[in-house]
Amino acid sequence: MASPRVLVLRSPGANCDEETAEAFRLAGGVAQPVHVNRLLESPDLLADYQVLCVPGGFSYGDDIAAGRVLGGQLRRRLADACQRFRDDGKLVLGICNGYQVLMSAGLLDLDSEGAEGSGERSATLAWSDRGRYDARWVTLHATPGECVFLRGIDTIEMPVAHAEGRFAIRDSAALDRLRNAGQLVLRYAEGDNPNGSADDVAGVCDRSGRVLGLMPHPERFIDATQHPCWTRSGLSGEGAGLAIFRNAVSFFD
Ligand SMILES: NC(=O)CC[C@H](N)C(=O)O
Repeated sequence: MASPRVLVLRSPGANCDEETAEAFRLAGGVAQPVHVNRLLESPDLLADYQVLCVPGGFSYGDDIAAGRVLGGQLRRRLADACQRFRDDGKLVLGICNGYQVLMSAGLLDLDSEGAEGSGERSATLAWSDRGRYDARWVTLHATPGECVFLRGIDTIEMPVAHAEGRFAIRDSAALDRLRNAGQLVLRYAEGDNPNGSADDVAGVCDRSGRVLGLMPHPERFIDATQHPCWTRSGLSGEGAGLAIFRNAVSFFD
């Protein structure tokens, strides 16, 4: 198949759209930043793409809560287009603020037990238990299962940069349910949990494995020189984060 087309969703306050589009391009995709207002005018535009990516930043100024306003637009005004996109077997990626957006939009299959489709979620992304914005590199472990984006990845380093990224879950039964469904696909390494996330969860996928939300920023590690220890560690060439974009692109081979 020809290179997949990637819609990188812009919105007021998004600030990682160009870097994310560039990461998809380096991975072989045809990536275009598209403002959410264009999609609201013409929801059918989404059908022209194979990947929807919601990038990091501060959409709508993190007003109410991070990701809440843009997530509400996806849930209320673009629901049919998003549903068709998922039903067509396409891919959705949310990075940091994008993860917050996917969570708010209800695109990650995190509904409470017996409440499917009600919008009553068993999990959310809350303020860091440090009570502040933190930017640093972390080590992560992946258990990809069905998750397309994390195929072949075991341990990976990436930077995090957020305030509202603490994975909070209703209770241990809900956590077990997500774990058993194979949705808890990315975890902070022991002792490297930057925000107090339950069960060290750094990223979650939906039950199909084609929708992923993650707090760390893979687009900030597409070249070895972005790593803070690249000289001491002798790193060269591409950064490990590029694998996530390559996995998305090669899904359509
Ligand atoms: N880097 C980002 O995407 C920022 C995430 C979000 N606005 C927060 O601080 O929680």
